[in-house]
Amino acid sequence: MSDKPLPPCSVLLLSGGRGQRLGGLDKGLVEWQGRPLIAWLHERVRPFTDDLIISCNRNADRYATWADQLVQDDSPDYPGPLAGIRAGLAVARHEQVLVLPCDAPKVDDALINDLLAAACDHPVMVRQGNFWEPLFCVLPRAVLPVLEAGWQAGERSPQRILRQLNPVAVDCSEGDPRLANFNTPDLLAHSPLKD
Ligand SMILES: Nc1nc2c(ncn2[C@@H]2O[C@H](COP(=O)(O)OP(=O)(O)OP(=O)(O)O)[C@@H](O)[C@H]2O)c(=O)[nH]1
Repeated sequence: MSDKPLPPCSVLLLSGGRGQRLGGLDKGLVEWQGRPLIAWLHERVRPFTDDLIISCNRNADRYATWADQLVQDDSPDYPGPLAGIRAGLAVARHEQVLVLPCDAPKVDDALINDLLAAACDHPVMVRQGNFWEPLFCVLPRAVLPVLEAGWQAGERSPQRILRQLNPVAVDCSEGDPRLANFNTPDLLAHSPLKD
């Protein structure tokens, strides 16, 4: 971990998914270890930001407890995470925006530090081996016009569009438990608090 002061940042938690693997439940509100997933993420990122944005698709009133700002998809048809990223960047109060999925409660301070310490005028993204993880990233707000142009042209993949912007990698080992997504009933029921 570097001693360099971290830049002020907004944090965008993506919680607007369809939750098909959970039988259609609103994933951020599903409990793991006795608390909603979004509550775990809130606790993790709160010390890093005074601008916590949650991107949701339904149940906005329930998410309000954990957010400084809420953004809702402009369509109820689950347009995908890139929709949430666009909406979040558009309201972010800081130049750098840490983006995380709502179902990764094992993200830790060290990983957040590494991502924010690398913040620059390119996206910073976690990479596992050759695989980039577009939903664990720090985005400068200035990439919004590129995302908008891509969206208007029909692009829906955050990974494809962010890869075009010469991202900086934060390398993690394959299977790094901090990146685990708890997106099935089995994982939620059987993943322990400590690995
Ligand atoms: N705002 C927004 N976020 C989304 C949308 N779809 C997925 N996400 C978020 O993107 C992240 C990755 O989503 P996935 O796990 O691929 O999809 P999911 O809909 O949550 O779950 P499955 O339906 O089981 O695949 C999660 O944090 C989701 O909440 C969407 O349509 N809008």
